[in-house]
Amino acid sequence: MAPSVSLEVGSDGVAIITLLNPPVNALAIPVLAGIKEKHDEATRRDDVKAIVFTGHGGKFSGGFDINFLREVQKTGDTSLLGRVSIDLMTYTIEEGRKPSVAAIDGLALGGGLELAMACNARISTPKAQLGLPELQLGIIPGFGGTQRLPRLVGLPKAIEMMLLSKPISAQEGNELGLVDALVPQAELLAAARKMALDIAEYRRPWMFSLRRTDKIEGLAEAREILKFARAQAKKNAPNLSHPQYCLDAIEEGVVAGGFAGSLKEEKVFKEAVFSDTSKGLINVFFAQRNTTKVRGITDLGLKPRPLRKAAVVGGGLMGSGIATALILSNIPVLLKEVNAKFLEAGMGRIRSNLQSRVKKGKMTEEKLAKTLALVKGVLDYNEFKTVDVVIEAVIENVGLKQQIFADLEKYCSPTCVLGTNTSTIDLNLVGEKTKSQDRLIGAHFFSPAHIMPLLEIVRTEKTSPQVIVDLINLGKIIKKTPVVVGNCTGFAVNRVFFPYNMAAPLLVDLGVDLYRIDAVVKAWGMPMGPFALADLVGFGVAVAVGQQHLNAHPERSYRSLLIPNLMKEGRLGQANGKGIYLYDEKRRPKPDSAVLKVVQKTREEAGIMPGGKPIKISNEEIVEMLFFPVVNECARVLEEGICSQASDLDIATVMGMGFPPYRGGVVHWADSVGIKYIVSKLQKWSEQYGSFFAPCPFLVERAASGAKLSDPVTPKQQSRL
Ligand SMILES: C[C@H](O)CC(=O)SCCNC(=O)CCNC(=O)[C@H](O)C(C)(C)COP(=O)(O)OP(=O)(O)OC[C@H]1O[C@@H](n2cnc3c(N)ncnc32)[C@H](O)[C@@H]1OP(=O)(O)O
Repeated sequence: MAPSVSLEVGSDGVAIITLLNPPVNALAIPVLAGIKEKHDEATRRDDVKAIVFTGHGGKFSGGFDINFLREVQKTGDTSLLGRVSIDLMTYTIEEGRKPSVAAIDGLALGGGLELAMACNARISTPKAQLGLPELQLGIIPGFGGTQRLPRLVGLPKAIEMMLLSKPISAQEGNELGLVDALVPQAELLAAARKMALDIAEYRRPWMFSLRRTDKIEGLAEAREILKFARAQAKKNAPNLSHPQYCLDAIEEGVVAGGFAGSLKEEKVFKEAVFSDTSKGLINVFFAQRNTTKVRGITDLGLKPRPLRKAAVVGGGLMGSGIATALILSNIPVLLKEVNAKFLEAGMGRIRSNLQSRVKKGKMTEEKLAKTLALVKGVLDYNEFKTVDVVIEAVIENVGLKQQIFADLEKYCSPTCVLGTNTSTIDLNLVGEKTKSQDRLIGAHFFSPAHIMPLLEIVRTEKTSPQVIVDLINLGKIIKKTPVVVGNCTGFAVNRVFFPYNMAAPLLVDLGVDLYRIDAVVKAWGMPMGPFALADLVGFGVAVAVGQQHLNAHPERSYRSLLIPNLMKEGRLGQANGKGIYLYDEKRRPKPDSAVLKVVQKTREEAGIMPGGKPIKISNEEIVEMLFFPVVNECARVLEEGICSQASDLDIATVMGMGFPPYRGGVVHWADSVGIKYIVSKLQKWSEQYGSFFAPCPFLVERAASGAKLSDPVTPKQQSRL
């Protein structure tokens, strides 16, 4: 359906202007042009007294068209953005000769809410969501939102809504004065018509949000509020400038008035659109929505089969987390354990997962009881015939897993999806003792499974498209982002993460301080450094996972003795309070001089410092030496078809390894840094420090041809699948 705007004039003299651009009535350029054209027509016509704006299909508008923003970013041409805020929102609509009312159902986000705020009144259904989430895209509101929202709800609430990109309910909007009235959906248009006529005929005040001052705090108080907000934004997002720019625009409006503020906003908005931050965040926005579009799978017209009941085998940390995620989405679960003691422990973990939600005010005790009642503990497979999907989450033992899947094949229905949460073992090995390999699929959750947003779905050559579609659907139901990947050691996330975990101790062996590495990486935007992460994961797991990669790819692995040497000293990570850091009872980390002695010994054993002296390296180069090997592995993953689209790797790295979303994911970031540059650095380091850094032929080829890493891989270029 092509984007359009319609005008319908009733016998009461009210013109209804309807936005139509499914699925969210985004304000694409033709829609904005249509609004202007229809508004002009309504203004001209003598039979129109007042105007009502509404959206087609139960949604007002999801805001400015983000597809268009991305196109504009590619051209670099600011003029494409026009002067919507001043010309359309202010001069045409707010200051128009005929009053306008926004009739809001469903979403009014970003430019959608800004259009509503430019109207002279707003009326909404109770289910509407109102928000200015532009900052999540690395931009600031650009259609007057930084000026009108504070004038309608006061500075503190407006700043909170913008900085957190968090929408509010219609109910709250009504209490705050953002919405003038709430009415049931069936009465929305009739009530909006009446409100518009009341304004036109002076039975109701004709309000101009941009001119209001009654809700804005006095100058001194406003400055204090803004100062506090600036400090909070700096603390929460030290690498981001756009929250500060948003506050600049708000401040200008407070000091110099709404119109001056709008001019400042327009300037800042246009600059922000072209920032790397916005390019990265918009890439993540689309990449996240693309993960469920899998070529050759989701385009076959298959419908997901009903998911009425699930089973989880193993009630350990992962199994109980997976069961928690399922029951939180109202899916009944059978939790299977081998004995009563383990079962009780598993059920206890699920309860405590739910209790922590109660403590945070996210769940009532009553809801906890209802949710917990959805899980039933069992010690055998007798009831498994009733489930639509099983997820096995026992320890990483091939024999045990093979036995479990052989049993599942006997007890489950022949259509049941057989999922395994293995993070390392080849799926073909797991399914070796079953005949149902078309139903076998990896459902790799990240710990804690009920919180982490990613679900890595691993398919083999034999997994049927229907089973993949079913698991994508399960991911959506439990509100995870599903990424479909191929079968290999480490799948996609752990596979591209392993060079990072090997590069960090390699740098230490070259003489770089390990606490410095952590600090540099954290300042660059990772949630924590590689060594703090090793402490969190635990040294036992870190060594076991590292070994898998060493076995699979010895030619490009670096075998560091740092962690084994620390283990010899009785250090295990956070688990025993002694890892690379020392931890107090509140788990606060402190560097430890005893670790430096182990580092010294490890360096001597490694003997790779050039001329026996520590290398001199800038912070920038530390980041490059850690992440360029990741880019290299991403290239292999793409060439092999483990990920069928580069954007999946961006999501996998952002959601699975904590790569900063405002850098857009590893592949997007690599393209912004430049593949040629990355290859030249990898070549230099491989000559200096060995084959760990050697760029793969696919990456070298892309650099030579001037292609981007994110460009599609042709079947000819693909070496597998
Ligand atoms: C000048 C202005 O100040 C600038 C702006 O207005 S910038 C835009 C501000 N608005 C936003 O940030 C809202 C972004 N959208 C969202 O948060 C969510 O999509 C939503 C809450 C609207 C709907 O969520 P949900 O129902 O889960 O559906 P979701 O899958 O996200 O979106 C449905 C489709 O609409 C598209 N879409 C959503 N908002 C869009 C927008 N503003 N522009 C273009 N497309 C949009 C999505 O890309 C998706 O497309 P697809 O089906 O082809 O993948």
